[in-house]
Amino acid sequence: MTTVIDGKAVAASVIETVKSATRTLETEAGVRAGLAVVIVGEDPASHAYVSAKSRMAKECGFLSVQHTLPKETSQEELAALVAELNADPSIHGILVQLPLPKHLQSEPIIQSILPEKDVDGLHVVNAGKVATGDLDGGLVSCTPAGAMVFVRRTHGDDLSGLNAVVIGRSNLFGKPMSALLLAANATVTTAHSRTKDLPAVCRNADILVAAVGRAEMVKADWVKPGALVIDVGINRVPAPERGEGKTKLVGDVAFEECARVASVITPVPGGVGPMTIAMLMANTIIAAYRKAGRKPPKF
Ligand SMILES: NC(=O)C1=CN([C@@H]2O[C@H](COP(=O)(O)OP(=O)(O)OC[C@H]3O[C@@H](n4cnc5c(N)ncnc54)[C@H](OP(=O)(O)O)[C@@H]3O)[C@@H](O)[C@H]2O)C=CC1
Ligand SMILES: Nc1nc(=O)c2c([nH]1)NC[C@@H]1CN(c3ccc(C(=O)N[C@@H](CCC(=O)O)C(=O)O)cc3)C=[N+]21
Repeated sequence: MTTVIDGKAVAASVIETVKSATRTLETEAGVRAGLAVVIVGEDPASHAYVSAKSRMAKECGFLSVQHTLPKETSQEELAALVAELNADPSIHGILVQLPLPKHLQSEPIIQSILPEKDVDGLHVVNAGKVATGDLDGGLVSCTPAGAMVFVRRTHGDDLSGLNAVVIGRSNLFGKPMSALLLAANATVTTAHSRTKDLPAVCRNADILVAAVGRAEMVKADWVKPGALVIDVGINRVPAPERGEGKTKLVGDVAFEECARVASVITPVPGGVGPMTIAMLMANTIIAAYRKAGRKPPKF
């Protein structure tokens, strides 16, 4: 029988840990964790994610601040807001939702966030810590951190002898995911658009992670029988069966057919997505504990 991972349930258990850590920090240190989410422009999908993040931050008991800037915001205005949030002692985590509108450069903005407030784990200091195997000193990118929770629940902490294939090499996901799997002793292949014979590479994977952004690209004959398949992709596609003009979310994995071959698989929606938001809350409470000079909880 194939196990379909319930990402919402796993995320809920992470959120429970965050909530209780938030209460402890407030009663014992008088500190309320604070998260600032910045969004520029009107992209509806980005607004949906951002409101979900802000809502969850409130539910965790955080001070939750959302900054919605018009799409014509200048680089200088955005940089000034980040500088203000860096200096604000009530804010422990800063997230700038990506992608930014085309006229803005995201890299200088991300690198201007204080590493200790970079709850997205995108600052070079945090990315560098993950790359050098210092997993407890910095902040780990939320989506790979969430995907690793599923990996640990399936295989434990030590992936010795297991082959892992990550499709995608973005700084937000693919690179840190590969680094985390490597740190856990897996033998890791990072595949991308220039990879030769991707299906054959994937068939070698005991752990297959897809983060491409192409609807249902991974087919059943790419999956090694018994593999753990983690689907990170979020693709909105037409769903005429639900009515005219309707859409639905699908991942990068052709779920039904791959579920017949895999032993454990994550669905979309309800898999990695809810974990991303939960790990953002986890990173925020970790940042707040460190700022207060306390040992943060483990996730
Ligand atoms: N569930 C969640 O919480 C999150 C979901 N996502 C989703 O994950 C997906 C990936 O996100 P992200 O990493 O930011 O995306 P990027 O677009 O930055 O990266 C996509 C990667 O896929 C590779 N790729 C593209 N086409 C192919 C192909 N035909 N064969 C093999 N590899 C290919 C690219 O290769 P190359 O480098 O050569 O161009 C690139 O490395 C998206 O659907 C995104 O929405 C992302 C973050 C969080
Ligand atoms: N700076 C930055 N950090 C990010 O982490 C970041 C980002 N920018 N830009 C966009 C991507 C995408 N992303 C998702 C988060 C949650 C869901 C999520 O909760 N998905 C639900 C479904 C939501 C729905 O129904 O629309 C699910 O998969 O079950 C999806 C995608 C974070 N990203």
